[in-house]
Amino acid sequence: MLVTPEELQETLQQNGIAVTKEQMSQFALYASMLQEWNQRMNLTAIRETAEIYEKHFLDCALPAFERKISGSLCDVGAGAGFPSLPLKILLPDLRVTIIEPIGKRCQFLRALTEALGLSDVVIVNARAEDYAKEHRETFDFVTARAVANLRVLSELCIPLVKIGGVFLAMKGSAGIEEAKEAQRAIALLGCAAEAQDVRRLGTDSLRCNLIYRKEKPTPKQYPRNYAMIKKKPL
Ligand SMILES: C[S@@+](CC[C@H](N)C(=O)[O-])C[C@H]1O[C@@H](n2cnc3c(N)ncnc32)[C@H](O)[C@@H]1O
Repeated sequence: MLVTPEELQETLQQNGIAVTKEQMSQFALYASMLQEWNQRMNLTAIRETAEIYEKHFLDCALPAFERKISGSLCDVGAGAGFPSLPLKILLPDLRVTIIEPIGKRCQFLRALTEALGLSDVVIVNARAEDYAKEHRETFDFVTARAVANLRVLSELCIPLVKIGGVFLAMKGSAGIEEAKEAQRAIALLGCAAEAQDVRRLGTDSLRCNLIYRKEKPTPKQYPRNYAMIKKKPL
């Protein structure tokens, strides 16, 4: 299944996401800029328009089918803006921060957000582990798609999530297995599994979005830090 702009609009509307003509024009401009810039730099292996609508735009919108996404969202390793910028087009009030270490991709993202007229989008040319040193527990949502194995990804993303916030890892068919392997590491980082949204996108690709919620740390989870806090003289 490849998706036309009309099919994208229809699927979004069937899933409770209203889309205006203006938002559809933003998607059209996004697709054409992606294709144009992709001739000069390596942004994506997905080049055909119908594939871009299916594997980038529709795929990135899927998390919003299942839950309300609002407040601040940090997209770790967004590349050409996925999943955060399709979400931002659909949810204009979302405050987006993109962390992307490749300078040329940041150049594209800056040109794209300006052309789309998107406000409240901050693009940071850095690695997530460096950015996290100064921005711990800052965001309501932290997302990542196709960046790293879940274990590594958890270490990059979870420090950025607010207590009570959500870590959303967008995975393919390997997601369920990765979730089992990373379960303990994720718990040690303070997150509890909340849901696994599994969907078939098109005929062959299985999408598995893993959702974790960051909990208030307990003395049991952080015994060493807790002991230090308790011993600190007043
Ligand atoms: C395969 S691309 C995926 C891009 C996009 N998320 C998508 O789904 O199309 C992986 C991206 O992660 C970025 N990346 C790799 N390591 C990173 C790190 N430590 N912190 C932030 N981004 C990272 C890369 O620069 C690259 O743009």
